[in-house]
Amino acid sequence: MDFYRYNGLGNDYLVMDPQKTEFKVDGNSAKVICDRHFGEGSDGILFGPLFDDEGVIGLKIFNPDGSLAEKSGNGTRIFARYLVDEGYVTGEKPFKFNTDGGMVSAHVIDKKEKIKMGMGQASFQSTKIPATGESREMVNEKLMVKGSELTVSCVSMGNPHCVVPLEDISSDLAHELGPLIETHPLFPNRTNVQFLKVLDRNNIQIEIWERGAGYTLASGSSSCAAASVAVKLGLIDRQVTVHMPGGTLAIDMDEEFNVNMTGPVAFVSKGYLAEELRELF
Ligand SMILES: N[C@@H](CCC[C@H](N)C(=O)O)C(=O)O
Repeated sequence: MDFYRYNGLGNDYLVMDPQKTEFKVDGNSAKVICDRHFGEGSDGILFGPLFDDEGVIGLKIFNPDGSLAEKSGNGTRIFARYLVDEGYVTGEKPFKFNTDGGMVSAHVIDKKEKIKMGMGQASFQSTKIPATGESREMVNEKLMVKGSELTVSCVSMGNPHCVVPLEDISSDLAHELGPLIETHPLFPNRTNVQFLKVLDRNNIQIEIWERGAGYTLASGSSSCAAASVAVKLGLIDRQVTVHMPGGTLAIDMDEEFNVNMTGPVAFVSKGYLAEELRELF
């Protein structure tokens, strides 16, 4: 089998397992495969499990533009389910695997409805995100975009995020400002962008522009980032439901900003890539 298609709240990924496909996915093939019109189409590729010398499971995450993502919330939840579905782990007790953005833990409570991921610690440090300029916590910074001054807060969940709290948010706004913030010179590795509206102390709403993927219906690491920023700004409690166009995720965090994310995963299909698609990479 070349791929297994899953989604988390409409954020869809192809798991490509080196044990089951002859492909070694790279940036070039990821771009061709993820193309919605000329390829199989997806918001990214989860290439794994990759085993190190100690047998620790690793995962490489590719964006549809071919770039590597250090971490993904929906991607790691999906991968956790895949590991259970294909018998790599029983899922009876919590397990861990490695991403380029650090170790994550998975607790498969119900593989369709409720997978809880320990996503690691949120950091507001500019050097970790990374962002240019002196080393600092990136909270309530001014950012000029398209002639307007935005107030943003930035956070690393292993991957970079820039959160823009606003009274009103929309998918149009995400399409308009998202790409400009993603590629702003402040962010040498580009950034994911979240437009955040606080609904009450336990509910927030976000619109997402993902680095290397564009507008998506949901993002797990974005949910963790937006909730962390809202907590840091004192706007919400440490347990919150994040509302996105694709559905909701539950986020909670401790005093040190160690963040958990809980949500569903859906299995859609599995299949093979055509010989003539392979000829394109
Ligand atoms: N959809 C993901 C985020 C995927 C990675 C992101 N595009 C990046 O480049 O960091 C999620 O659910 O977190």
